[in-house]
Parts: sequence; C-alpha cells; structure tokens
Amino acid sequence: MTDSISDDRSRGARGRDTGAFAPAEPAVGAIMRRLIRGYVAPRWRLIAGAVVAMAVVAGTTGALPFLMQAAADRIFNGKDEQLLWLLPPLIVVVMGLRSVAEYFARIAQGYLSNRVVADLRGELYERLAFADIGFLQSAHSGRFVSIVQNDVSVVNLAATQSLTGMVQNGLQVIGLVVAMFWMDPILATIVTAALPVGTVALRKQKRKAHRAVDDTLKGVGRLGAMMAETLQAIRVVKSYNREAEEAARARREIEATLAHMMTTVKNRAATGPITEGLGGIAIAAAIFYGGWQGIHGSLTLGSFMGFMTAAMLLYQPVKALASLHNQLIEGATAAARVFAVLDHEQKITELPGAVPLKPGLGAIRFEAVSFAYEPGKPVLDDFSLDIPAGSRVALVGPSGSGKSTVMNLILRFFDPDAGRVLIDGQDIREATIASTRRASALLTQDPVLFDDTVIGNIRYGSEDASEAAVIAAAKAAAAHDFIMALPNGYQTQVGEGGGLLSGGQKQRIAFARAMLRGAPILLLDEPTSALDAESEAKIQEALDTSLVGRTVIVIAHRLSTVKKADLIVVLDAGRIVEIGRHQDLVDRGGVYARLYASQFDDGDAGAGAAATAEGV
Ligand SMILES: Nc1ncnc2c1ncn2[C@@H]1O[C@H](COP(=O)(O)OP(=O)(O)OP(=O)(O)O)[C@@H](O)[C@H]1O
Repeated sequence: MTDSISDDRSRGARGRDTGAFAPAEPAVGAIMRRLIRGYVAPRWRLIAGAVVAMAVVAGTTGALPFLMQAAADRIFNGKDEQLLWLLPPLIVVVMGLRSVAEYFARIAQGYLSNRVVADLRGELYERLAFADIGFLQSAHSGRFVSIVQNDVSVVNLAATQSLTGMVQNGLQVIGLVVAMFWMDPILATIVTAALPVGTVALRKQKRKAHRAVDDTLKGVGRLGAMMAETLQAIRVVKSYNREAEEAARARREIEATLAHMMTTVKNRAATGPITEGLGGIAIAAAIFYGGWQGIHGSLTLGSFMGFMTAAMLLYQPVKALASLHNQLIEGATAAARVFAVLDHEQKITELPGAVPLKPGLGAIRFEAVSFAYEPGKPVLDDFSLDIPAGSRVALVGPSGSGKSTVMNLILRFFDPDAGRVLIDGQDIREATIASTRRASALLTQDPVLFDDTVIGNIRYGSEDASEAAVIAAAKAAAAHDFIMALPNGYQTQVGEGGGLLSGGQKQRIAFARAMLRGAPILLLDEPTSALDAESEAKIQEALDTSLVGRTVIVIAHRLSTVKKADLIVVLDAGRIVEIGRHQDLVDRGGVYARLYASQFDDGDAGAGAAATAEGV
C-alpha cells in the first residue's frame, strides 16, 4: 500500500504526459515532405539563390582536380611555362568564387533554418493559446514550453540544416563523381562502389537514433516542467527545506537525459568508422589499380593525381552526408513531436454557420446537461437550471460536486456530452466562441495578474477602454484608493503574477478588470475565500453596489456570503439536491440547513462569517 502511494506521488502532476507528443517512430520521409512543403518551399526564391550558390561551390570544387591534373601533366611533364603563369591566378579566381558562393550559401541556409524555427514557434504559440483547456491540462505547462523552445531548436539544428547540408554536399558529391567518371570510368567505379555499401550500414542506425532523440526530448521536457514547478512553488520549497531534494531530483533527470544524449553522440560518431573504413578500402583499391595502370598501362601521373584529388575531395562531403543522415532522423523525431501538438484536434469548435451571441441581459439555462471530463466518470448528470437575468445565484455543495464545472460550461471551456446550455435563449454551441465568452466575466479564487502595469492588467481584454472607464471600474471594485497610494499609481508594475501586491489588492484589480469588461454575467469562483475580513468586506460592498442588473453566479463555501442570493443551488455529485432562498432552505431542514448549521457551530467559520454576513 505504502509503495503504491509513493509511486503515485512521484508520478503526480510532475510526471504527467499523455504521450500526445511522443508519436511512434516517425515516417521520416513524410515528415520531411511536410516540413519542406509547409515551411521551406514558400521561400523558394531564397532556396533558388542558395542552390545556385551551392552549385557554384560544387562546380568550383569539381574544377580543382582538373586544375591539378593540368598542373601535373602540362607544367611538370609538358614544361608549359605559359600555363605556369595562367594557372595560379586561375586557381585564385576559382577559389575566390568558391568562397564567395559558400558565404552566400551559408547566409541563405542560416536564414532559412532560423525562419523555419520562427514560423514553427509562432504557429505553436498560437495553437497552444487556442487549444482546448482539456488538452492543455493533459500535460504540465513546462512540457509545452519545452516543445516551443527546445524541440523546435532540434528541428532547426537537425532537420533544416541537415536538409540544406544534404543538398550542398549532395551536389558536391555529384560534381566530383561526374568529374571522376569523366577522368577514368573504371577507377571511378572502384571508388564509388563503396557508396551503396555505406548507405545500407547507415540505415540500420535509424531506429536507435530515433529512440535516443525521443527519450532526450522527453527528458528535457520533464526538466522544463520540474523547473517551472520548483520556481512557482519556491516559497513552499524553501519553507519545507526541500531545496536539496528538488535539485537532486533535477540532477537525476539531467543524468538520465545525458545518457540518452550520449546514445545520440555515439550514433553520430559511429558514422565515422563506417565512412572512413569504406573510404580507406576504396582509396587503397584505387591506388592499386591506378598504380598497376601506371606501370603496365597508359595512365599518366597527372591523370592519376587529378583523379586522386577528386577521390580525396569526395571523402569530406560523403562523410558529412553520413552524419547528416543521423541528424535528419533527429530533426524528424523532433518535428514529429511539434506536429503532434500542431495537429491536435480541437474539440471546442465553432459550427460552420456560427453567429455571434446576441447581447442580452444574461439569462442562463441548463437543459438536461450531462458532462464528464473523463469517459465513464460523470460530473454533471441530467442537470437542469434556470437562472433569470439579473439574479444572484449561489452554487453550494461539497468539494467535487461540480460547481466549477457549471462555470466551465457557461464559458464553453468544455461542451456538454448531452443537453444544452443557453444564454439569453441562444444555444451557446451555435454561437461563436468569442461572443459566448464575451458574455461573462470570470473572477477566480486565485486572481491572475500579468507582469504588466496596474492599468495594463485592468485593461486586459478591454484594450480600448478609456482612462476614465478604467478608473470607474477600479472605484467600483474598491481598488482606486490603494492604487493611487502605489508608488506610480496606475502605472505601477505589479511583477510576475502580481507578486508585488497583496492578495486582497490583486483580487480587487482582477475584479476591476471583470467590471471593465461590462459583461452581463459575472462568474465568481470563490473570489473572496482567500481574503482577510477587511478586503472581503470591501469587495462584498463593491459587489452589492456595482452589480445591480447583472447576473451573478457565485461559488461559495462559506455560506454566510450567500444569504442574500436570489437562489441558492445545492449540488451533490453533479445533481441539484435542493434549490431555493436561504430562509426557505434553512426552514426545510435538509442538506443546506445541515451545512449551514455545521458552519455556524464551528467557532472559526462563525467568526469569519460575522464580518461578511451581508454578502452576495
Ligand atoms: N480538468 C479535469 N479533468 C478531470 N476531472 C476533473 C477536471 N476538473 C474537475 N474534475 C473532476 O470533476 C469533479 C467536479 O469538479 P469541480 O471542480 O466542478 O467541483 P467543485 O464542486 O467546484 O469542487 P471544489 O469545491 O472543490 O472546487 C471532481 O470530481 C473533479 O475531480
């Protein structure tokens, strides 16, 4: 039993990975085609320029053996003095041309690969921002960060660079092989016979290379998740003296990832002996055959030297091609993970003829709604509820009874499995997503502030709002006075997550943001539960005065805050077990009455409640 508990904990949120980013062994060809078609081909002009530059590099490389042959045959043997004056400047011109072409080829290649990275990152970021909440919750956010940052870099390093490298080196190989066959077809056959043998040997490495890279990327993703979690939870980490354990946990992951990286390194290094071994045999055979022909046949020293120059020059691009093959697999593996995120099918989508939700007063209706986050585990079961416009409704019930889920469905974060949710008589599934969400303003238990100024945070989602409107919203949220007392007033930077403000201040800024949005529906997910009595009283007062006419749904554990609600909905296991006004429910003596009594028997709850008894 103990073991299973510790297993669960070590996996926990830290180990979450649905496997969505770890496709089976990727079809390298298909992935490369997609990468080329979608990201490389649109820059065809640049590619054309790069190919021309690479062709010049290959052509000038192929010309060098001929120049060597001419030097040996006509200058040394033929004593051609005129050529002696001509050849060196010609070599300088050829080499100069080669280096200029190489310079442009490199710039084009660098731009192309970085462009692909930029495109992929932009697309991923956008896709993640629009992704379903359910998908985003399927893995730690650190893993998504790692895919955007790390996996995409591997696509760049391996896929696009190796792709251009393959073109460049491939052209050189073609140039040199053509030159060799031109010079001596038999010698050329001897040297190039090694090429197909090497190809077969390299293919065998493919599976190993894929696994190693996949494991490395997963490890880096886990490390990213760990780091994000440790930093976010740093106050808890320190207060529990867990710094050393957190560091040790990260170190274990780093060491495991290092082992996977070393497999990749060994795979890459293994291409050396394969190409070198085969290259050595080919050159030895060429020397023997060439030497034999030199002694017994008609092969001149110049022809032999020219040929051997070509054979030696061939060695470098062939070696590069061999290691690029491994890099290509690495890049394809990373690209497959990136594409898995890009291809994730959204479940919350708009119908083809979706229309904007007509602005109304915020009446909400649940019609026989059933919903489960996971198949077979129903959270709402045949749930029907009518919330008239402008009313204040409190959702109460035990933890896990489905209160937040009701809000998730109003915001269309998820769709019901059965039944309908209507806002002002319109099925929200038939409306556009943006207009549905515009109908509500959400205030969560844990207020979310961005690393921006106070005014930037209040204006979030209402960027066009005037300064006067911002101030009016801040006043309605009882925030104006403390904002004015901040060092730079509305221009004060709030720090990461609003870390430079108190919990109550953050909540009031978040409330001002919700007020500024001017939505007819306000969803309050226990927004005051973490506040001190004074902050809570201020927010309650603001709620009472500023929200007249709006539909307010509040989730509250402390029942003192819901006494004035028009309707109290008591949930249990996804069903409404009681519904009515406070006094009616107390008089009925059912679940609510018992919950209420238990809270007021409890000394703490009673004391906390006393200050806010005039709540919603
Ligand atoms: N994203 C999710 N994926 C899977 N299950 C979930 C998810 N969110 C909630 N649940 C489950 O759905 C049930 C209802 O959760 P919900 O958050 O709606 O309850 P709640 O009444 O708001 O609880 P609390 O008062 O503790 O916030 C719970 O059993 C919870 O474990």
